[in-house]
Amino acid sequence: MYVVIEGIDTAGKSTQLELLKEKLPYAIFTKEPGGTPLGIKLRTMALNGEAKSKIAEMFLFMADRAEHIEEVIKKYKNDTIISDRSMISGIAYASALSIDELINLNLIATNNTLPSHVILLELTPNELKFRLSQKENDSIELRGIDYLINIQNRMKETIKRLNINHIIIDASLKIEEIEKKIEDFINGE
Ligand SMILES: Nc1ncnc2c1ncn2[C@@H]1O[C@H](COP(=O)(O)OP(=O)(O)O)[C@@H](O)[C@H]1O
Ligand SMILES: Cc1cn([C@H]2C[C@H](O)[C@@H](COP(=O)(O)OP(=O)(O)O)O2)c(=O)[nH]c1=O
Repeated sequence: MYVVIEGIDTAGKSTQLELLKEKLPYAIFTKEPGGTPLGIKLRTMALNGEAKSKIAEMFLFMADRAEHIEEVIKKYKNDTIISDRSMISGIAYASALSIDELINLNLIATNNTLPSHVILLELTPNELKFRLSQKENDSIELRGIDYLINIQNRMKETIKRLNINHIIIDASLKIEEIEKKIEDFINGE
């Protein structure tokens, strides 16, 4: 089972992952970017905003993804893998290209490996604004509310086009309510 938790910055992914770690101690927890030794270096480059070219930035994330698929997802394919982000973020954040072009590129990076379960935590613009105001923001988060809401729409569109098994959860629900929905989804209920 290859489960991914998706959502724009501050949607609540880390919060839910911490709860899942307690509940599923046998599962493999991983993330993009930065789930492998090479990925840790690529993550620093990508998040520091070192690339001037948007396309170069996209390829940094895509190199991270290719390594992650090979070194983590395929290696542990018989286990329960739970990943913080996936190609869905890759496609949604790389907004310089069309979703169709990005799907093709990402299927090369992932060797056609798709998640079996996608959990998308969805924020309203107001809740996003509040949560961003509560933290120190990195170079991507500094791009603002409209930018991130557009990315969230692209995430929903990408999930639709890839036709993957998914659940969209209102990220403003109580932490425990979200936790229960995720648990039921993973258990196939
Ligand atoms: N369901 C929720 N309701 C209210 N606040 C939440 C909820 N889930 C997470 N938060 C808060 O929102 C902020 C961002 O959450 P986090 O889990 O770090 O998001 P992400 O990993 O998606 O960036 C944190 O301050 C966290 O405590
Ligand atoms: C996977 C991926 C993430 N991103 C962005 C989304 C996030 O802003 C950032 C990854 O950060 P993340 O690890 O989710 O953030 P944090 O450490 O702040 O919780 O990179 C892309 O732009 N493209 C991608 O392909």
